[in-house]
Amino acid sequence: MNLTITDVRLTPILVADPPLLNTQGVHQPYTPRLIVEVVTADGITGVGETYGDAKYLELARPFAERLKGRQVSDLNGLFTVADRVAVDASRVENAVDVGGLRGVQTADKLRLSVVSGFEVACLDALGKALGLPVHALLGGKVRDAVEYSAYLFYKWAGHPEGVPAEKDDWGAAVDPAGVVEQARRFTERYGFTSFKLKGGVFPPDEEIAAIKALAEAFPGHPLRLDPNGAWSVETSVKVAEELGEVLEYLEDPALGTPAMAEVAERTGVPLATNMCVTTFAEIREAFTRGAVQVVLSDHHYWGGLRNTQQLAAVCRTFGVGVSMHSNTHLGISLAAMTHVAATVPDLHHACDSHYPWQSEDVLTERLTFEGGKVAVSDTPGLGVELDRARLAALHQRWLDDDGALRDRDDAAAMRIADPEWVTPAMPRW
Ligand SMILES: O=C([O-])C(=O)C[C@H](O)[C@@H](O)C(=O)[O-]
Ligand SMILES: [Mg+2]
Repeated sequence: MNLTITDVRLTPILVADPPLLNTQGVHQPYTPRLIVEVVTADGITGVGETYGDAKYLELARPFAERLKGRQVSDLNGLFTVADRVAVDASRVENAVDVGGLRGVQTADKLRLSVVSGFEVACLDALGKALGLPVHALLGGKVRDAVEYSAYLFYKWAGHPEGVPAEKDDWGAAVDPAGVVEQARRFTERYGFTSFKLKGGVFPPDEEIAAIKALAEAFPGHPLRLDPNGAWSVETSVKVAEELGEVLEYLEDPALGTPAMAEVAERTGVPLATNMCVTTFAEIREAFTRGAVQVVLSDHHYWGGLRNTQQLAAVCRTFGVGVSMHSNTHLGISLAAMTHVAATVPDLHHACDSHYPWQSEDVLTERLTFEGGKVAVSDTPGLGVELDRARLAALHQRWLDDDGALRDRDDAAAMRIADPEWVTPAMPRW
């Protein structure tokens, strides 16, 4: 068996995305992703997926060049290779990721976001070569299916008039009734039993009303609300008082560890985060101050599946829960998330996934949710197969774009509907 990497292919693509609202603005009609392929001397191809914006592409290219001749089994070596790839200082000047939706932006976090796509591709290739599923390479699954939650968004029925976009059949959701209707569709289509609402879009009272409407429509089901840090401590405390009884947890109500610690102390409502703890360096302060009770890992920016397992171990040590965050992603990443989640013993919360919002994929067969769960594949590697024609078509869309969509910009998308829109100063309420 020859595990030497002889070729690496990087394919940036644009995938359709519905008009989902968040505190920064609205999703653009197409969003970038990067598909990574590593090919071994034996002709085995492994696939991975990560963010596709320019700042990731410009690291992925020199990184890929350095992989040829290395072994797909040398996963630790990926981090050494990444350390040698220079990050342009201007990329980390603003110090926040995606307008602030994913916490700090550091050179290391950028590197890790690239490493993760390659790590998954190497694990896929290694698993195929050895005849083992990725979860076996990670130590073995402790469950046969991984539970996901319905990721509810306020949304418009369609992207603004005249903007080239794919249509979706979810309809609008801009009030409590619309949110409950969307939740019903999620349960009908996928069987989800827990619900997360992306908040920070409307004044808190409207979002409180939406959660109360969900609690009434789905009594006893786990509910979460995530305004991406859009509230002050006082507002967060007020929302926690109103919703404490029905929430499984409140996600990133306020920005930063000190504010989160104060909300946690004053309310006792469990707080989850994918914003104030997004790197290992942020763990110590957040955990010792009791600022978060659940860390939402994201293998893309934590540096891959094995780093996610390490994060889970640190969380376990501190008695902090762990679950998973999600941004727009395709089936390769859902498969990767499912493999690693299957190996984490104390996963007590359903994971987030944007996948139901993605009508397009690069796989021959989409992954499916049964009863809100994705079955853990025992097929060698990730258990997915690339559809080359789809990949080429979505890459062509990326090639045809004039650059406007190659970097995610939710505020720019909002300005098309509302020319006066500026990224809101935080806290917004
Ligand atoms: O849980 C979260 O904070 C997210 O998923 C952040 C994302 O960027 C989400 O807000 C989105 O895609 O609009
Ligand atoms: Mg969040």
